Amino acid sequence: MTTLLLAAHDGASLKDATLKALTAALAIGDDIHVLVAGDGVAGAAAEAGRLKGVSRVLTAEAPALAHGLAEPLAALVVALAPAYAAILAPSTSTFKNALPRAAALLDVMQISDITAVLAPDTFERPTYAGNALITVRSADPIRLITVRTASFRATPLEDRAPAPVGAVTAPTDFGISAFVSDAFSTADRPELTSARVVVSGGRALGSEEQFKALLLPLADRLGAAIGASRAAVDAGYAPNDWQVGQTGKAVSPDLYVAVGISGAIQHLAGMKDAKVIVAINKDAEAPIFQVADYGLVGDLNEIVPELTKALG
Ligand SMILES: Cc1cc2nc3c(=O)[nH]c(=O)nc-3n(C[C@H](O)[C@H](O)[C@H](O)COP(=O)(O)OP(=O)(O)OC[C@H]3O[C@@H](n4cnc5c(N)ncnc54)[C@H](O)[C@@H]3O)c2cc1C
Repeated sequence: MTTLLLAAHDGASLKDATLKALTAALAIGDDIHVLVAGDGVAGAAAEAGRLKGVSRVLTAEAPALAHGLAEPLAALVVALAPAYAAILAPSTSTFKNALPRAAALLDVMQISDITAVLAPDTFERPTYAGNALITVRSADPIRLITVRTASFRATPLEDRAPAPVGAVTAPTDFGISAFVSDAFSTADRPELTSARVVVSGGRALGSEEQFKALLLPLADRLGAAIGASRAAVDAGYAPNDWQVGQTGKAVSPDLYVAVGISGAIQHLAGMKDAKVIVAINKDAEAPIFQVADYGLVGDLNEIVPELTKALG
């Protein structure tokens, strides 16, 4: 039976998260419809038609869908659900908000944050803050799934005749939630969740000034995004949207440099899938060294400037 993939997009084009969730959808079945919901989605819908395995693109356009409000998006998913055995979406904040509501309305279970597809009805997902993996088999008639995109490679757009695009009826505005405003942080740096290199700082940086003074030059040399532990964020050394971990962002860069971070399981939950992990910590027993490929035991106030200098 056909799978429905919910697209993350900015109206003009698809987000990388969609191409990664597609890889999970293809592991379930090779007949895929894509739903592009929003207000002004022609560009993203045209791209969706060139995704591998996609036989149909559905567009739903309405002002109520413009900002991913959970109530109209969930209602849309519920209306479309009977035609599908599985509905997948990347684990973005929008879909993590909308899909469990749709699951509740359909009286099926929500399967969150899958990291592997073992069979069309069987999935692997992390639990206990990423400290264990569980295998979930669903007997529900419709499976609602969010995909941890850090665990899947992107399936690129194909150079092919695009799949047909057709509009579906958008839900009415329920009037129970309304978009007020959003604010984007602007930075010259790569975006944290898709960066190839991430330099992260912990509580040991000691102050916002020191965090910036030590980590920004190192990140500049490496072309890296900057991350932080929750302790560093809570202490005000780094902004909230830099937090990596269970209650922050999940990252899987080629290189992750952890500076003055102890390696609590809640932090590891967000970065242990990095290909190469470098840890700088003065405590040789710090748990971060259990996942590190390279460990530097010493004072970060000496090591980081030396490393930055050596990188020229
Ligand atoms: C429900 C829940 C959710 C959570 N979610 C997250 C999350 O998403 N992300 C997250 O990061 N945490 C999260 N936490 C918090 C987590 O448990 C840890 O408290 C936090 O990660 C610790 O941050 P840290 O490693 O920066 O600080 P610390 O644990 O205090 O570690 C500081 C490290 O710096 C080292 N150090 C000190 N001075 C120096 C120096 N001069 N040079 C080199 N090394 C030095 C120390 O040896 C130590 O290992 C969560 C906790 C809970 C309960």
